[in-house]
Amino acid sequence: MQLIEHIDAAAMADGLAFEIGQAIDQALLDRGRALIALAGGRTPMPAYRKLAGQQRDWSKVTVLATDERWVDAGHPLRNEDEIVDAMQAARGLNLCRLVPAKAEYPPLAAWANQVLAELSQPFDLVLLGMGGDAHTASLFPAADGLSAAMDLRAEADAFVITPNPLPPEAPHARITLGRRRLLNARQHIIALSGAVKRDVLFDANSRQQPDRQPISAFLAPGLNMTIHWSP
Ligand SMILES: O=C1O[C@H](COP(=O)(O)O)[C@@H](O)[C@H](O)[C@H]1O
Repeated sequence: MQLIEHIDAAAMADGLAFEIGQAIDQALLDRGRALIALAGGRTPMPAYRKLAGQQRDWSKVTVLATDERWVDAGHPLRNEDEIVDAMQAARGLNLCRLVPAKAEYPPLAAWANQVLAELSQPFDLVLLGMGGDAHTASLFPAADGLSAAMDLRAEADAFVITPNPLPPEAPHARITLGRRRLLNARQHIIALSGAVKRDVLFDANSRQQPDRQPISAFLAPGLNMTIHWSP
């Protein structure tokens, strides 16, 4: 695990875009296609905008969100729409959605599992974010559905998660990739900002209690992992 401390958010966006771009280009060279899973939320969006400005054949690249809120397409809290919006310049980029355009209740993971079954290869890169409560993707501590999603023997790739309590900034059920599927990648990045989140990350790393601090499931030794941080 390597921690890169950037001087500010703009430098982190540059560093992240560079590392994501390298992973994509290596995959295109080795396999002719690239499959990447990207965090939603605010932190990585400037990096996605920079990434989209890089020249490559984007039609050979498929992206999906690590997790999605159970809201209709076009809703301002939809991670996939934010990613697509940030990556507009990447003409031809393929996006696979985890939630149908009309997100009718109750939330179901069947759609996402079908999508993921058709993308059975390991990810070339998984980029994770982290919340101040140590959630990553939508693996929220104490959430309904967390233990199934964290179970490495689970057959499903995607799970319904209902954070408990619902975060006020995004009070919705979620679909998240499970721990097993998120770990199945050639390379991992965690992107986070702020002193508080850095302390949470260090704490999670030392305690290693994935049920209480789900990010720690991705801090185990042996992963090809880079952590990008900015103040
Ligand atoms: O809810 C979510 O939060 C995390 C962190 O987001 P940020 O806004 O604090 O950067 C994000 O990684 C995840 O994809 C998202 O659904």
